[in-house]
Amino acid sequence: MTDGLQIQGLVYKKNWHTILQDINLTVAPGKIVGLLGENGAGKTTLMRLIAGVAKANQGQISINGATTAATKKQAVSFSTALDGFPKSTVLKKIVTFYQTVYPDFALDKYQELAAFLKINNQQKLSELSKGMREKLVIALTLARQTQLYLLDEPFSGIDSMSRKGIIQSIIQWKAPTATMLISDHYVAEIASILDDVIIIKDKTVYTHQAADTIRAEYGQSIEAYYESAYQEQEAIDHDSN
Ligand SMILES: Nc1ncnc2c1ncn2[C@@H]1O[C@H](COP(=O)(O)OP(=O)(O)OP(=O)(O)O)[C@@H](O)[C@H]1O
Repeated sequence: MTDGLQIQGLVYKKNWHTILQDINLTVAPGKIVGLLGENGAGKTTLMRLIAGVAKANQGQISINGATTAATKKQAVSFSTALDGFPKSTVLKKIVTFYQTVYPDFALDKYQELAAFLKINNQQKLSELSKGMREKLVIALTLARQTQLYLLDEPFSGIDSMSRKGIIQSIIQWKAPTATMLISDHYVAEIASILDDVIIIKDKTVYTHQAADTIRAEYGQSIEAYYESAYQEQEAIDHDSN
């Protein structure tokens, strides 16, 4: 069995347009990985492909050796928009649904997360602010006991104080061997917890580096490294005009 996340030769097209091409990645077990890229780069699409929600036109994805849709579903916990639930659904009903659908859902872990995030399970979905809804998504996603967590822009509506607290606590909410991919535009804020950084640009993996390598070898913060990856292209475009 191959451990961690392995992606080989992944191609995804939508309506004849290539969204992602030639994606090759190997992420070792236990890593917290920042998936970075500008709007429309393809971060959500890549997560949907890894989770098996979207189907690739070409290529292979393996999560701890799981390659079929059914086995991958058990191996990955993907943050959800909760759009399938009626607005009037009380949160405790959603928790019950998760317990039923996912045998790996740990109620005690959910309750611990819900207490930390100040989630009131008696409330209805419609009563939640954007930030509270995101907190609920984080709690539901991390309460599953899986080998891979995919968090797609989990903090965009969460106030900065809560965000800092969640980011610093996230490491304790996953098993040491579990891998976590986080897409986020608050690069500076998540930088301190990242082991690896993946930048998606020009429809593919522009770079995959260890965070320590970026700091030591390139002498840059993660944020500066990320920005320079995009500014490089702007400089080339500017010169060729
Ligand atoms: N259903 C769809 N039909 C056609 N094109 C789509 C569809 N969904 C996404 N795309 C395109 O795929 C590309 C990647 O989108 P994606 O949502 O994965 O980007 P992203 O990096 O997550 O962006 P953001 O940071 O804005 O969330 C974009 O060009 C987008 O327009």
